[in-house]
Amino acid sequence: MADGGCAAINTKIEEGEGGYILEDVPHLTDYLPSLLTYPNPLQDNPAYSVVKQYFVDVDDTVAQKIVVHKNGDRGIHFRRAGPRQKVYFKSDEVHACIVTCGGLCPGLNTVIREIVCGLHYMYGVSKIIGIDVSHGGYMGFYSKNTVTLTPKVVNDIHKRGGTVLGTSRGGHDTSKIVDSIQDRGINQVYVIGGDGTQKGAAVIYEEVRRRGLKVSVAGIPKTIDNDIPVIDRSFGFDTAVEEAQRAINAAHVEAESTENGIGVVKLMGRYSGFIAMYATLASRDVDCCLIPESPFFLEGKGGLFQFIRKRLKENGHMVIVIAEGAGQDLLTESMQSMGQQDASGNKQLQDVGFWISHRIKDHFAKEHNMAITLKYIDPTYMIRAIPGNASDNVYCTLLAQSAVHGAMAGYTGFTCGPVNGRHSYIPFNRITEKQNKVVITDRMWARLLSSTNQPSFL
Ligand SMILES: Nc1ncnc2c1ncn2[C@@H]1O[C@H](COP(=O)(O)OP(=O)(O)OP(=O)(O)O)[C@@H](O)[C@H]1O
Ligand SMILES: O=P(O)(O)OC[C@H]1O[C@](O)(CO)[C@@H](O)[C@@H]1O
Ligand SMILES: [Mg+2]
Repeated sequence: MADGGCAAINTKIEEGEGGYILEDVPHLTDYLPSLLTYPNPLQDNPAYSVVKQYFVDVDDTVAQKIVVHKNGDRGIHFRRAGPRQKVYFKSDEVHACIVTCGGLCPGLNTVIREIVCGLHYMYGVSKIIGIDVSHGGYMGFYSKNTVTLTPKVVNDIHKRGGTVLGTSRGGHDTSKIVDSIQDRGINQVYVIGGDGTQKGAAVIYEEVRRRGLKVSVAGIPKTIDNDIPVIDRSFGFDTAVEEAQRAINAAHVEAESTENGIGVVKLMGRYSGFIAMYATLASRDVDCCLIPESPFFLEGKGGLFQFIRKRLKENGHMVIVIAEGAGQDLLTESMQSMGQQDASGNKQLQDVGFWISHRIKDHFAKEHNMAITLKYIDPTYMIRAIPGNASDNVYCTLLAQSAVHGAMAGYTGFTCGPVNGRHSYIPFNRITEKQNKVVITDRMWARLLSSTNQPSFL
């Protein structure tokens, strides 16, 4: 598993005027100092010849803090993503592989497609393989088959949900994976996955460096949960929030069509409640949004049951959106806690949607002066097993091209992603050090509370 060692190898700090700090990413020449460089083939590419300043300046960096004070420190910056004047791989030298890990996410196939097309059309690379379909994910590295990826093969995969390469959880065996990379002569590894996957990519990078291999390891952050820090948001999140509207709308129609109707919708979000929060804000038909970051309770003064009674009296119906990771502490009190984990070590959740629906029905069944009608909708996998929407598809294209430009320029040990809208290369340790969570003392959560008028349960 990734450990402090990752941070040690990964840390390249440069300081400048006014409290400027560059958290740089590793480069192949950090441990292979005499690598040759080649002119970037993009300079002869007609599509890009029109662009005046196409190559990113080597000193371009992106500020993590954009709300600043006149005399305040400039703070942390990351290396800006994009094509460099010089590359460290000749086109026919590149042997790239792509692997997808963890849960499905809208736009996964778009990232695959755009890595293949970017390598092929921008850099003239023709040797690209996908890590094994039958054993997707990290396990695929040490199974036998791989799939050859060409622009023709991937042409329309962005219109399909899921991943054409398959995915998996668990099975990360660093030395077996790097053996496979070495044996196959792979020298660029594109790892598409969430927080767990990026931890896996970090230890692969460390082992590659330890062996002194000329292999660029590039991470592309992926998860519908948006639980990855530093980047503005994870791809697929926008599509998931948009798709969740259908379930919330159905719950609202069911609820408003009967007296004391309650619609309950459970959305994904194992540790972070971003999908539930943004879907609630987008819908405006939700009366209560429950997320893992904001504890709540059912009984007594200020509890959920009291709020439901009040809302039904005022409005005759209501909608509750609950993230699947919310209320798990309450379940473990009342149900046999499974306490199990999935193959990657993520906690296995109990079905909080079913539990809370049962508890609400049970509570009001005993209250003879208020009969309710509750409909429970669980769209869980429907919001992620779909293609990316237009916005996510464009975002996936930029992510994929950032990764390709970075690897070709010899950067390694990085996750690419937008920081304040500018694509950057972020050291693995900054991505893996914590999970992005909803901050319930932030103004965005206050906006939610004021839109639902739910109790803060604090
Ligand atoms: N600390 C770690 N070190 C090495 N490999 C890891 C680590 N954590 C997770 N992995 C591997 O990364 C892969 C994906 O991890 P996981 O199943 O947690 O999904 P994820 O990447 O977090 O994506 P999502 O959150 O969208 O499901 C798995 O194969 C898992 O074994
Ligand atoms: O794909 P699995 O193993 O069913 O896990 C589902 C989990 O994956 C995610 O979709 C992404 O981490 C979570 O929102 C959800 O809890
Ligand atoms: Mg994860």
